[in-house]
Amino acid sequence: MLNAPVSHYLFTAAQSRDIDEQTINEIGIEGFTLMEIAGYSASQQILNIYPELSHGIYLCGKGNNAGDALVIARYLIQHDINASIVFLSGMDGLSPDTHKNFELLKKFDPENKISIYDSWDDFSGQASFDFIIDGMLGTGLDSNLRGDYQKAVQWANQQSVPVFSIDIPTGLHADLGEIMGKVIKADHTFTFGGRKQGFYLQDGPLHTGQVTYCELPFPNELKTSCNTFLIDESWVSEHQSSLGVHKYDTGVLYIIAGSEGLTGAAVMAAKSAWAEGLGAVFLVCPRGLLSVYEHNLPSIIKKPVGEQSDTCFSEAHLPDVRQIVGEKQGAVLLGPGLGRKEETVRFVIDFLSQNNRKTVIDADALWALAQSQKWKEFEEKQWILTPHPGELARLLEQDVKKDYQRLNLVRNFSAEHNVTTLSKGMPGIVSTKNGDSYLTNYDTRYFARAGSGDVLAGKISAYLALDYSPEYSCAQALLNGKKKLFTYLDTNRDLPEPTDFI
Ligand SMILES: NC(=O)C1=CN([C@@H]2O[C@H](COP(=O)(O)OP(=O)(O)OC[C@H]3O[C@@H](n4cnc5c(N)ncnc54)[C@H](O)[C@@H]3O)[C@@H](O)[C@H]2O)[C@H](O)CC1
Ligand SMILES: [K+]
Repeated sequence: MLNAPVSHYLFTAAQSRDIDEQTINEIGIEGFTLMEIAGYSASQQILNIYPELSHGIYLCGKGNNAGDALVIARYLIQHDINASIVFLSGMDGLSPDTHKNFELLKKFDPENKISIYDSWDDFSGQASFDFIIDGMLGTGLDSNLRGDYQKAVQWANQQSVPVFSIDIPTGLHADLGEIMGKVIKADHTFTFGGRKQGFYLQDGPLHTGQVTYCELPFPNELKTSCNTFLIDESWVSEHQSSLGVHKYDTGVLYIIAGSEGLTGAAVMAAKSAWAEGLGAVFLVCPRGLLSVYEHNLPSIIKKPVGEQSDTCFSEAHLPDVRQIVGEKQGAVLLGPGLGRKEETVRFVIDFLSQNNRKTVIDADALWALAQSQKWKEFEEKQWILTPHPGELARLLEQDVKKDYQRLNLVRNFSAEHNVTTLSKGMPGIVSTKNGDSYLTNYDTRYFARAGSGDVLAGKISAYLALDYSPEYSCAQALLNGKKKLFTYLDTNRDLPEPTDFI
């Protein structure tokens, strides 16, 4: 199981507002108190990251997002950091807590460290400042940015000082990650009570800068509606490979892969799985390809099926393949380089119709699934499907253009068909049978490339063979790929080869 800490829960705007409201109305912690904690914790983060600041521009709307910004200003002026406060919607309609904080702030300013502007026009690009606080809009954004908000965003994005967004970069849709007319490009986003899912979808990753989660006193019981989580290395701990007594105790994997012209895919997947320290990896292959594997895969046990003339899988191989896979407890990887011949498609579907093994279904096996609806009726499905964008579109029988749409479709698909799905893309999305989804914070489209996908499938199935849960197996394989990708990019300018991921 994967148990994300609350710091990695991803909320929609509606969920955030609900939790806010329930904490205020049912638990009895006042909104003013929440605002104080939010603003205080962001102010301390800012002082830590940039200890030398001297003058900030505070771009404020009229909602509670602006109130958070005013609390920050109050703490920072105590550190001799001046403030220019620009109210884009004027000072009259401020929300009650924001108004209260505005009054408080003025009392903290006997030395006139604060300048106040009651409209965008009133503020004429200040003399000198060294940071910008974006307190214009948070979860209250309800449409494309209006009027002066657009101008302020455009101006802020042209300044060469750090921009700190309060809760959400103004103009970013908290659920969809889409740009609402214009959006702040933040260097840091301090997000309160929970990360917002839009940070990791569509345009989100390019606009949040570094995201810092700031805790608010929301009871965890109020967060149980959350079903989207961020995968990262801070909490998905690397698996410990415990070497068993007998080699077959430490994970057995059967790989059913390869066809003439596509043996490389089988080789990559097998090497990748073997590198994770499994007890045994068996490569089931058409007999005509055996010599290729004898040459390339010395550590892997080959299990040829069929005749010397066979170079792809067909129904004729089913009895032998079933018998081989039935010999020892283990997982199955089905797909890399199988090819798309009709007899191979039939082989895949028939194999899956009577297969009770935990199985990763990748590449050409996904092609086979998309050719036939039969699999939807199969009862025993301990499957992980690993589609890249093209494969996903074929499985769903529709084009998927937006990340938010992809998140929902993959979530529903996985629940409806009782499978785990890893949808490659930016972000990678892992959805489980019970409707939970996990997003990566890095681009996994690289794994859609030939070769890299085979390596990823090898890793996922290796972890599955080591008896980890399907979602953990996917998350760990993705993080493993991320680590290797970033290590590689640290020292190289070009993109890594698939072998660099093994
Ligand atoms: N409620 C709490 O106790 C806490 C809230 N926190 C912070 O508050 C914001 C959410 O505040 P809210 O007042 O609901 O909304 P906003 O400040 O985002 O703004 C609403 C305000 O803006 C107008 N508006 C909406 N869309 C647009 C637009 N496209 N263009 C211009 N103006 C727009 C709308 O009419 C409203 O008047 C949350 O994000 C937190 O930052 C704290 O975290 C503490 C607890
Ligand atoms: K904001």
